[in-house]
Amino acid sequence: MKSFEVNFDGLVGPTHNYGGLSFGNVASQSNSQQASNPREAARQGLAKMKALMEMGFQQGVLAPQERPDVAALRRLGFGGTDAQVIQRAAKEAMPLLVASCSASSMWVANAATVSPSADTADARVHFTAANLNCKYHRSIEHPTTSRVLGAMFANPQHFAHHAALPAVAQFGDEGAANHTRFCRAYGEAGVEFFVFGRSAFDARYPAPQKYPARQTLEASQAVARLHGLSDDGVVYAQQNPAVIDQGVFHNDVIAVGNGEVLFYHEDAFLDTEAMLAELQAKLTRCGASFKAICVPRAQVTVEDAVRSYLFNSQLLSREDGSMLLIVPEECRNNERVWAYLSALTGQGGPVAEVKVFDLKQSMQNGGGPACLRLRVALNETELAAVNPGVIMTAPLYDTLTQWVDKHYRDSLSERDLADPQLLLECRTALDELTQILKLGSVYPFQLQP
Ligand SMILES: NCCC[C@H](NC(=O)CCC(=O)O)C(=O)O
Repeated sequence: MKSFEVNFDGLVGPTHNYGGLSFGNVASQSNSQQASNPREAARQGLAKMKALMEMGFQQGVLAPQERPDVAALRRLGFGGTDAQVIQRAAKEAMPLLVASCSASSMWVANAATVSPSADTADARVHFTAANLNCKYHRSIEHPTTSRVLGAMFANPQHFAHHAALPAVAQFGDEGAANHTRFCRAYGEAGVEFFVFGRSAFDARYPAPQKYPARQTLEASQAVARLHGLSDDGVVYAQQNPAVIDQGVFHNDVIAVGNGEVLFYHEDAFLDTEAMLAELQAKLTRCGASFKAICVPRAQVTVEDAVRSYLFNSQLLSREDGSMLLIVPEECRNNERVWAYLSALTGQGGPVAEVKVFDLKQSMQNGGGPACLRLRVALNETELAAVNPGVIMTAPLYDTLTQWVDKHYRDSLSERDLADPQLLLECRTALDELTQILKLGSVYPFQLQP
């Protein structure tokens, strides 16, 4: 049976803004307080989806969330009408209003961890929504994420959904951004590679000193258990704490993998040799080979990687077996990174071509091409069971572009977030979106009696 990797991209929400909310994420911190352009952000994301679709890749779309999250503000004690909740929060606790307005659900690589049916004990595709417990503004995403994923992958014969892990730092889980799957073909059993930043219960593992390690070993292990993965089908690796302290807040800022290839920076991991040997051995057992492409620090520094998002790229398999790397514009603007990439494609290795996309609006909050997509490997039967409303087509692209142009503002700064009109705009837009994508009722405002 044919199998595919389907990239579901997060559609940027109408409240996209630069809140400076993510300590440890250099771009988020340094662009704080700048005015954003939600319309342009959404259009940049849609342009990438359309381009991939036109190149023949399977492409889907994942809906944004209701923001400001008035229900979250009510849980923090702000009362009255929706408008009063927002105005009180703006007056008494602006950082909480900003957090409740974040469009951070666009980075769907953090929405969930997904294991394809070829790897799981019950031969279903498993999803665990990420608790994103390290940052308040992201910790409020998972209930809606679960409803949206449930509406996209509804058939219980093929899809199993797990609730987010317990909402404590010891089980901090950031989803697919710290998870990579290697395989010979998407429909065959592969090896799932979980990268963690620290251990919550075992003091022998080192931890970063300056910035938080968002993913714990224990969270990754829990996800592997929930998904019914075999020991032979899993490899755990620790991120180098020194790179977390340089702004590598997720592993997908310093490594990307696909098929039989791992593309990574020399400083990305601890115990790299042992980890590579384990991946090699386990992949051999599945009948796959393994190729590691190490980018030496002498050519590209960790700082270059963090600034350019070289590794936050999409490594895609083409029909002819070669691979395409989708990188953000920032890679072309960095001399060392661009020189490396130019040489890489000329070497006759697996990466045959590099394509550049302008994703500046998302990049300024630390989200590159890889952050914007959730990969789901599906066979033909499973793909046919996905809600067809979320599969990208030329008409859907046109409809979504018109929808964005109709509902989104082209400038948003902090004081705009206090405008209760923004909530109404957002709800009107999302109500229409759930009809376009055929999701049913998934947002808090649609669920209220
Ligand atoms: N995978 C990329 C995630 C980027 C995301 N940025 C943010 O939430 C920034 C939001 C702000 O600062 O407005 C994060 O750090 O989790």
